[in-house]
Amino acid sequence: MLSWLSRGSTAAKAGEQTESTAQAQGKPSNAGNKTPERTLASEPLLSVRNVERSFDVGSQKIRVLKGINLNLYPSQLVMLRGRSGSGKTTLMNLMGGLDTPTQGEIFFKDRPFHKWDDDKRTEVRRKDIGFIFQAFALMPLLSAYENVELSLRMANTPRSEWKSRITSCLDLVGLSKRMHHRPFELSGGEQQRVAIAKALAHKPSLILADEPTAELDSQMTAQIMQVFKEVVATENVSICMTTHDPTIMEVADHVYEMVDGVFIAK
Ligand SMILES: Nc1ncnc2c1ncn2[C@@H]1O[C@H](COP(=O)(O)OP(=O)(O)OP(=O)(O)O)[C@@H](O)[C@H]1O
Repeated sequence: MLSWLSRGSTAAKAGEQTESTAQAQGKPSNAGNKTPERTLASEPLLSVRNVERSFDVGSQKIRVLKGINLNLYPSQLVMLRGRSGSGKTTLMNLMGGLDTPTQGEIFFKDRPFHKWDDDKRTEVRRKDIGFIFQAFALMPLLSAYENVELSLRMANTPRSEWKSRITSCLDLVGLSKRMHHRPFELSGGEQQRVAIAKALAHKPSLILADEPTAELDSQMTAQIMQVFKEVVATENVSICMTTHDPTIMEVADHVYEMVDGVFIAK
């Protein structure tokens, strides 16, 4: 398991990095890493720079994020770990363009989310980001197949591509035999696998998963983490997930430990 301080890092230019600065930025290391095909020169998919987020509550200002720096690279599985209230969901909302920072910059594929209005961010979200939630968020009356189809409709994927894409996504998560089941006919782990297929179907570059294993027992959690590993290895997508669970950390390429709105070294 790797976990380290990334505070104060800024996105350095490709090709100008040492191994240690790369590590400090959450960049895949070539030394003993799990994906040796990655190079140190790859550009970040998502770059969070000196980000702060405060909320006004009554007459008070609550500082939730206090200077976050994070680089997420293509085909990485990254975890945000921290106690309840430390700011993980607030950060994920910013990374997914659901919210904007009070200060700092967020670039997704070089697009400045911190400057863009909600319409522009929504457009990017629909096409290039997938979301997975703790409580699965499936439509209860639709089958697994139809739930996955929904995300292709939302992304305006041509109808002619639907069938093969839905089938291959459900196959990837091990549910080809359950594709006509509705959520209530599936276990919690199976429902979450449908949610993964749904998040993946429109071929996003980034999947954000907020506590995707929180409702699952240890066996189902292990299955989900195995699916995440496969997805990252085969689908050209990065996954950033939040978790409280210390038992799944070794699966991650990088773990950020968050305490009270900052990343700390562990
Ligand atoms: N819209 C908001 N208005 C005011 N305070 C907020 C808002 N959103 C989040 N907060 C506060 O920010 C802090 C961090 O919340 P956040 O949900 O990001 O934590 P978390 O680490 O994801 O927690 P958990 O693990 O319980 O989901 C909390 O104290 C929360 O009350």
